[in-house]
Amino acid sequence: MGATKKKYPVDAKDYKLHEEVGEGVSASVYRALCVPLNEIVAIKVLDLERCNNDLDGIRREVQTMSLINHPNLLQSYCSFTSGHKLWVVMPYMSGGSCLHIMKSSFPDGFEERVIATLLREVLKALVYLHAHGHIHRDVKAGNILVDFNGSIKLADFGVSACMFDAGDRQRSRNTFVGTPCWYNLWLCIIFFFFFVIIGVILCALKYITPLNVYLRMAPEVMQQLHGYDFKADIWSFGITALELAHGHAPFSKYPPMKVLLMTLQNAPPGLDYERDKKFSKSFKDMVAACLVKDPKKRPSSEKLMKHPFFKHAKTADYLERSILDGLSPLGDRFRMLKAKEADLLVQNQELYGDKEHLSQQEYIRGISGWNFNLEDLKNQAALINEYDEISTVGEPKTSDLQNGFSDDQPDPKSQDTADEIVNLENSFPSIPIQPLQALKGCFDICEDDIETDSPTEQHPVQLSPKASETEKGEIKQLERIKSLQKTTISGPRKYMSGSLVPDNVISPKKLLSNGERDHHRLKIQVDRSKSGPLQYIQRNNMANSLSENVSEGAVVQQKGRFRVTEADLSPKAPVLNPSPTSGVPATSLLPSLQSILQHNTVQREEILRLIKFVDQTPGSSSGNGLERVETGNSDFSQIPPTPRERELHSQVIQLQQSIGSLTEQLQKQKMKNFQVCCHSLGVLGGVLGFFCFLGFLSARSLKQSNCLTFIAESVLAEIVTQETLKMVRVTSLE
Ligand SMILES: Nc1ncnc2c1ncn2[C@@H]1O[C@H](COP(=O)(O)OP(=O)(O)OP(=O)(O)O)[C@@H](O)[C@H]1O
Repeated sequence: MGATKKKYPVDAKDYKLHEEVGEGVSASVYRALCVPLNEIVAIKVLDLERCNNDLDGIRREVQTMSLINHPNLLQSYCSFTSGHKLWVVMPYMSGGSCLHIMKSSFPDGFEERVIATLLREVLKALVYLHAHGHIHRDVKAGNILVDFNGSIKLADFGVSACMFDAGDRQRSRNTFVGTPCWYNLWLCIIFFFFFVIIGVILCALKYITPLNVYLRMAPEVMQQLHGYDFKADIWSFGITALELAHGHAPFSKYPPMKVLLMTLQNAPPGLDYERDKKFSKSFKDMVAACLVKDPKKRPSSEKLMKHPFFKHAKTADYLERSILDGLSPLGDRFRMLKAKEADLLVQNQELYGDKEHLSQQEYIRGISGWNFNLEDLKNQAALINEYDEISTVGEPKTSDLQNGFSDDQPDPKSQDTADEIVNLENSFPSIPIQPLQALKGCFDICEDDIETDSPTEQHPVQLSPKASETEKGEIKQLERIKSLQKTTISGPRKYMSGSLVPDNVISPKKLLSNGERDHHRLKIQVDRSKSGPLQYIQRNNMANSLSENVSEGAVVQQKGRFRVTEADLSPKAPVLNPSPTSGVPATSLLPSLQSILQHNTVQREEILRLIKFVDQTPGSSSGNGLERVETGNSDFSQIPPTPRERELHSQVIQLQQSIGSLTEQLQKQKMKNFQVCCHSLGVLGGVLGFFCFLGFLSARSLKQSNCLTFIAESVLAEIVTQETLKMVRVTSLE
């Protein structure tokens, strides 16, 4: 009492913040020294920017908090703002919260007598609050603070709701601050009579049906709201009892929305007769009495106080001895717990992602979500589906479990892709690449070449009757490779980047003349300075030009924009020097060369399409190395456009047309605006002129009237003068 009469300064400069001793959703609590009073206090620093409520609302709540006067309620000494932070100065409770004590020393909860002692003190606070028309709405172990001497205070009164409550809960909460029941009653009576009068009038007018609905609903809804909110604290009280008994709130490992659903659907949680054998029957009964879903059936705080369970309660000394003994300073404990929680969070996030993080946060927040505000629950339940989808990521669905699947499984599409990758990986070792490796000495064979599929079925390798058994075997092997690759490798990949051509590779280019060789070398050097795809385009193109050079023949087929020559289809080898430069017989190279030539055909088509595309891109006309490729290959102007190109072209034309018409419209509109402007200016000018004329007239008339007055006055003066003279003359004659 004496402490509350002290004048606590309301300036941040008068307080020296020490270590952090607690953390809430949007507030941090510090141990601090009140310098002028030389007293240790606790300061709760609220970030108002993270708060839904307005500053006045919070201030009002904090003021209410400062007016409360009960030994079991944490009073605030004073509060003030510092920047965008609100500082609430309170007594320092060196034992910290029950949640902190449990986490550091009693992870499995307290023993029954401790719980009874703690809960009795909390219930005393609730009785006081309810009797004064207040509800706490945040009863939880984290808000039961213990002082050095074992005295208990219920904290976070009033302010907590603003930190994570919004909408209906906040509104309904505000309704009950002060003496809400009386306001509600009067409002109810006024509305009742208002509707009765309207009803009577409408009854007379035979409009009775719709109004009856409203007349029945309104009092019922009000009654329910009123009955509900007071009992919410009793529910939370029951949950806190379970929290203190087990070390954690029921369902604390689930995400908040799941808890809400479980609360609505499942039977209320309670002390298990089997698992919680160590607890007395009276404790179990007390918890069961609090955790009744129907708020009307829950006892009031006053009635609950008479429950036999609280007969087990002991004194503050008992608490000091049993739970505070050997505890390290609050700041150290808090730091350790925070570090532990952060570790746990990281671990959980690694394991389960954000879902567990949410659960953890909810657990840190405690059981403030435990209430039965129907509107609140309805609103939250409306979000459940959406939330559930997010929150159950990583958790197997029941149905999925039944089917042997979990949520983690990707959809069939991605599964296919995954299978493809697995198949691909598995297929690699099984591909005998020796034949192609054997070709490395003669050709630029990169990994992509190996991976590329070729139209084997369309152009089967024709074997000369003279081919030896080894050759046949090699060809068969090669075909096997191709068929394997076809089943495992998807299309686009094969057109991506390729490897660089090593200088020392003996390639067909080496079989060309010196001049040509130099030219090709130059090309290769240019190629190396470019990125993968382009390089590959050029490289393949080079190969194609080579094949064209060496196997130019009559066009037998026009495939889109590119021709298939006899040489492409011919089983004959390109003009090759059969000299054993590579040490491999030329006949064995033949089928391989054939297949390379064929897959180049497919690639060439793709390359030409890409070149065309690049060519159409603005700013890519010259100097990019593609010109050479283009000119070296074919005349693109003669290539008929693809349907897509035609479609794009027509779209461009349409767009150009619409731009033209829009420009025209804009011009017209501008013209119109100009005309309207002129018109309105004209009208305005006319009106102004008219008024000027009027003014002029009035001024003139004024002037005229002035003149007339002047004249009249002069005439009058003249007359008066004349008359006076006459009179003077008459008088002098007499
Ligand atoms: N006066 C105090 N003395 C010592 N510790 C305190 C005091 N007030 C609060 N704490 C500690 O700080 C923690 C957070 O405080 P508080 O509950 O008021 O913040 P909050 O933002 O409202 O948190 P929440 O909304 O999660 O309840 C408490 O759990 C408690 O451990």
